[in-house]
Amino acid sequence: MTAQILDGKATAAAIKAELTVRVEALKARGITPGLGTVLVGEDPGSQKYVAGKHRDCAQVGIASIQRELPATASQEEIEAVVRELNEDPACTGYIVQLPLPKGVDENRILELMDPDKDADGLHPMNLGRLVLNEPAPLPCTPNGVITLLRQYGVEINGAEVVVVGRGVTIGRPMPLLLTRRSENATVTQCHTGTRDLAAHLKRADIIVAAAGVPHLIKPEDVKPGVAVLDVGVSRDESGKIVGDVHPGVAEVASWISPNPGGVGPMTRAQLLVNVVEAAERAAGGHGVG
Ligand SMILES: Nc1nc(=O)c2c([nH]1)NC[C@@H]1CN(c3ccc(C(=O)N[C@@H](CCC(=O)O)C(=O)O)cc3)C=[N+]21
Repeated sequence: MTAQILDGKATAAAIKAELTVRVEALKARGITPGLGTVLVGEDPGSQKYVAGKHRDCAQVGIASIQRELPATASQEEIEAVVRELNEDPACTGYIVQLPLPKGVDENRILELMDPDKDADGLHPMNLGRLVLNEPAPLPCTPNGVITLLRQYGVEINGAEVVVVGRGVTIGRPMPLLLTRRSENATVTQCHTGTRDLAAHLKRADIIVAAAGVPHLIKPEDVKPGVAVLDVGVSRDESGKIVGDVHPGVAEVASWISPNPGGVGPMTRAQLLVNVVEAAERAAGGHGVG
């Protein structure tokens, strides 16, 4: 028996179809949501992701505002673009593509963003709101993981979840989402300092693998029936994506997210959700808030 595929591509397409309707409703009220992206440098991976985000925007009717800076851009030059987007009424939400070049203070850039325009949910104010259980734009990848599990009816309530990784975009916020009362999971966070990763993995009902270590999660480490979400993005010599999950895990697990085609498209869909919700909030509420 092989695991059921958690199809992020199909789920993202359904979310985008629903957003298209909401964007039309906003436009009927004279508001066009606009997503800004700030891309610094020429990393081909980052260029590809940002291009994908703008393609998604075009599909659902969201306007695109693209700002590109050379890898040599100074802290001040990047901050000037952030200030400009904060002021631009056409930009209802934006992201600064991470990572920024070495030498740039990433946290200072994030703090400078208008939290009401934070489409990534990574502004310290919004991460703080998440800790305090206040409404806020949610970090896109963790929220995409939750949405994908819900779509396929994977039981989160009471589940033992192991999150592998402690990065700012996934590992750190993921347990905060999973332990909300609406999710009610019990979470163990593993990282490079974890003494016996396999022992933790073996107990998990759900594994969120966001370490960035190719094929870290092996078939013999997981419990039969587990749901495994592969968030890791490494690349082989030919540029092909290699996830954190060994392909053999699909023979033991009950659910598995493919990579590509799993969490990546969900991340992009949740970004659009944040943009539309911010525009709806700015428009004076539309059942969201
Ligand atoms: N401020 C910021 N926000 C981010 O959300 C952000 C970021 N910085 N920096 C980099 C990571 C990475 N990321 C991905 C988004 C979509 C796919 C995606 O759609 N991947 C496709 C395949 C793409 C391919 O084939 O290369 C898939 O999984 O099917 C992947 C990776 C967002 N990130």
